[in-house]
Amino acid sequence: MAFFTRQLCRHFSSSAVRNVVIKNVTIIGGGQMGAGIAQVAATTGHSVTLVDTSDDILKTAVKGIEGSLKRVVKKKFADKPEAGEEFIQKVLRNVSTSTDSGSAAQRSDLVLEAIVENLKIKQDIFHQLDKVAPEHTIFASNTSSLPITDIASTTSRLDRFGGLHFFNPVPMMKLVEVVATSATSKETFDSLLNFSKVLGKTPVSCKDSPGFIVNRLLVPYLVEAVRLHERGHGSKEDVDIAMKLGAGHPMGPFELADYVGLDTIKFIIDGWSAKDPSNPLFAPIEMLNKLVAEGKLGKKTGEGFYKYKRLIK
Ligand SMILES: CCCCCCC[C@H](O)CC(=O)SCCNC(=O)CCNC(=O)[C@H](O)C(C)(C)COP(=O)([O-])OP(=O)([O-])OC[C@H]1O[C@@H](n2cnc3c(N)ncnc32)[C@H](O)[C@@H]1OP(=O)([O-])[O-]
Ligand SMILES: NC(=O)c1ccc[n+]([C@@H]2O[C@H](COP(=O)([O-])OP(=O)(O)OC[C@H]3O[C@@H](n4cnc5c(N)ncnc54)[C@H](O)[C@@H]3O)[C@@H](O)[C@H]2O)c1
Repeated sequence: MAFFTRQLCRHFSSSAVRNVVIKNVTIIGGGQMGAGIAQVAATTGHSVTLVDTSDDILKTAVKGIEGSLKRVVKKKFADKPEAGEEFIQKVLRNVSTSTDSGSAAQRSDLVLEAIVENLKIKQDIFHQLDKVAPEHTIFASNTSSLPITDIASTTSRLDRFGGLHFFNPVPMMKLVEVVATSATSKETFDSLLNFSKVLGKTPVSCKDSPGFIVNRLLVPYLVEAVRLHERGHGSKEDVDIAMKLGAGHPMGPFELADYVGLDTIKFIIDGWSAKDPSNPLFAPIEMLNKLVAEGKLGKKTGEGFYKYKRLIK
C-alpha cells in the first residue's frame, strides 16, 4: 500500500509538467551512439552537452562528430566548400562537453543516456541525476536490450522516463524507437516523439518489451549467423555476401556485428540469457566470447570478426 501511495504521489507531483519542448539536451556517453545523437541534435539547433568520463574521450568524440559532419557536407555542399565549413562550425558551436553530468543535467530539458549496456551503471547514473535535474527534465535511455522500467526504477520520475532507441550510424539511420513504460506519462511520450521528429527521424512506438521491435528480430538473426559459421556451414565472407546479395541487407551479419560492437552484442546476449537461461537462442557463443575476451570488439578497436585499417573515430 505504501508503495502504491508513493506511485500515486509521483503522478500527482508531476501532473503540472506538460509537454516539454526539448531545447537543451545532455547526452551521457560520447561513444559511437552518444556522439552520433549529439551530432544530429546539434545539427537540428539543440544546445547539446556531451558528457563522458574523461576529456580525452570527449576530444575523440568531438573529432568523430567533425569527421562525420565533413562526410555530410561533402554531399550537401558539394559546390560550396566555404558554406560547408560554416555549417560545420555552426553545428559544433551547439556542442559543449563536460565530465560533470550533474551540472550538465541542471540545465537540461532532456537527459539521454548512451553509456555501456550495464543495468547497474545506468541505474546509478540516473539515481544521481534524479536528485539534481529540474522537475520538468525528461530522462531517456538509448539501451539496446535492458528494460526501461528497470533502468528508471532508481529514480523518482517514472512518469518522465522513457526509451529513445537510435540506430547506428545515427546520422544515417532514420528510425527511432520511442519506448513507453507503464508509468511513462502521455506528455513525456509525446515530447519524446516530437523530439525524434524534430531530429528528422521517423519514430515508431514500442512497448517496454525485450529488444523492443528491431533487436527482438535482429539479435536472433545475428546469433544464428555466428552459430551457422561455428558449425562449419559457411564462411563469414560467404554468409555476409549471401545476406547482402540474397536478402538485400546493406551489411552482412558479421560486418554488422563488428559495426555495432561485439561487447554490446555480448552484453545483450548474456543479459537475456540470465533472464531466460533455458532459451537455447541465448546460450554462450564461443567465437563471440573469445573475441571479446581478446579485446577485439569490432570496428571501434580495429579488429573483430574482421580486421580494419581505419578506425571509426
Ligand atoms: C547485429 C545487431 C545485433 C543487435 C545489437 C544492437 C544494436 C542496436 O541496438 C541497434 C542498431 O543500431 S542495429 C544496426 C543498425 N544499422 C545498420 O543496420 C547499418 C547497416 N548499414 C548501412 O545502412 C550502410 O552500410 C551505411 C549507411 C552504414 C553505410 O553506407 P554504405 O553505402 O554501405 O557505405 P559507405 O560508402 O561507407 O557510406 C555511404 C555514405 O553514407 C554516409 N555515411 C556513412 N556513415 C556515415 C556517418 N557515420 N556519418 C555521416 N555520413 C555517413 C556518407 O555520406 C557516405 O559517403 P562517403 O562519401 O563515404 O562519406
Ligand atoms: N553500438 C550500437 O550499434 C548501438 C545501437 C543502439 C543502441 N546502443 C546502445 O547505446 C549504448 C552505448 O553504446 P555505444 O555503442 O555508443 O558504446 P561505446 O562503447 O561506443 O560508448 C560508451 C561510452 O560511454 C562512456 N561511459 C561509460 N560509463 C560512463 C559514465 N558513467 N558516465 C559517462 N560516460 C560513460 C564510455 O567512456 C564510452 O565513451 C549502449 O546502451 C548500447 O546498447 C548501441
